[in-house]
Amino acid sequence: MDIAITGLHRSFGRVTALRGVDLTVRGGMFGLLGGNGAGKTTLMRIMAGVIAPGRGQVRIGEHDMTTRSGRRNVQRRLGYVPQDLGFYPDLSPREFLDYVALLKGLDDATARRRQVGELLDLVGLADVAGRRMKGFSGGMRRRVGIAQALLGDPALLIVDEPTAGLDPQERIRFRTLLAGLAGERTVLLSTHIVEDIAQTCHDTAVLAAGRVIYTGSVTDLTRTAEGTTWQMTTTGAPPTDGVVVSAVTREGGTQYRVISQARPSPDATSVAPTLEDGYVALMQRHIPAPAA
Ligand SMILES: Nc1ncnc2c1ncn2[C@@H]1O[C@H](COP(=O)(O)OP(=O)(O)OP(=O)(O)O)[C@@H](O)[C@H]1O
Repeated sequence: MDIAITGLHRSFGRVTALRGVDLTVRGGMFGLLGGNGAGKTTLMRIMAGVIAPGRGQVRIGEHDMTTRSGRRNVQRRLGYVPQDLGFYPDLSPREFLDYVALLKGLDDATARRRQVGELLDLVGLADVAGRRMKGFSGGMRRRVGIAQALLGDPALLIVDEPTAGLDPQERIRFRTLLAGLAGERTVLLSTHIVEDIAQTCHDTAVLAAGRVIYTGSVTDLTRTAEGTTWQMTTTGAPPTDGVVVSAVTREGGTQYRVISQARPSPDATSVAPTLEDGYVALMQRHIPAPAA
């Protein structure tokens, strides 16, 4: 399901969340990156049909999201995993999924049971399918969230900050699960965690202050920091030019990784950038550093 957005604005009272967003998404797994308050959740909620767009055009497949009927049609065809999915702690995942399936109009009890069973297997919750969700970990809850979103086999899956708060192993398992779902459907993943995008997405967009400041391949975003990523070790003061991405203290001093247009010190060496470096370089270009 392709997504085409042009000139999208959205405000909440005096707060402008989106200021003229243009974005095209075509199949596969697509990452949406941005800092706190950049507008990711607002954009995702508009795409999921939860809130209406303000000004601009939003088309999902053949549906026009500026109309109520367009939003309703898309809601039936997509799976949405919001940041905070409300749970019923006294229900088991099987009961919860059965309930959501009923809400989604899966009336045939046999087909519903079969689909719920298959999804519990897919997300790795079959062993705890009958246990109350009250004691579930963050990762288990998110698996339930994905399973409920996949009921009805949607062509578009929208997932908002799925790995926030998960431990590293669970995060890796979870993003691998998401990547596996992107075969025939479009999976839109919003996150602050650059590494999750680096490991799962071919294409990405970066939002800052309600605007898309980058859209294209992950590789090209990484290249944004080519020639401006430096490494240096010093026992003295930290580098003052550019942005320090990492600082690791060792026996011979502290090793800094720095994004800077100019070589931050005579003994700094130029190194190959990662996606995180590319993201920092992009942000540096668009959002000027605060005055010292
Ligand atoms: N319902 C709302 N009422 C008022 N302001 C809102 C509402 N929803 C979002 N905003 C504001 O719009 C801006 C964008 O918020 P949004 O939640 O879309 O950003 P985000 O990129 O998802 O941030 P985060 O990563 O912190 O979740 C923020 O300034 C936020 O306070």
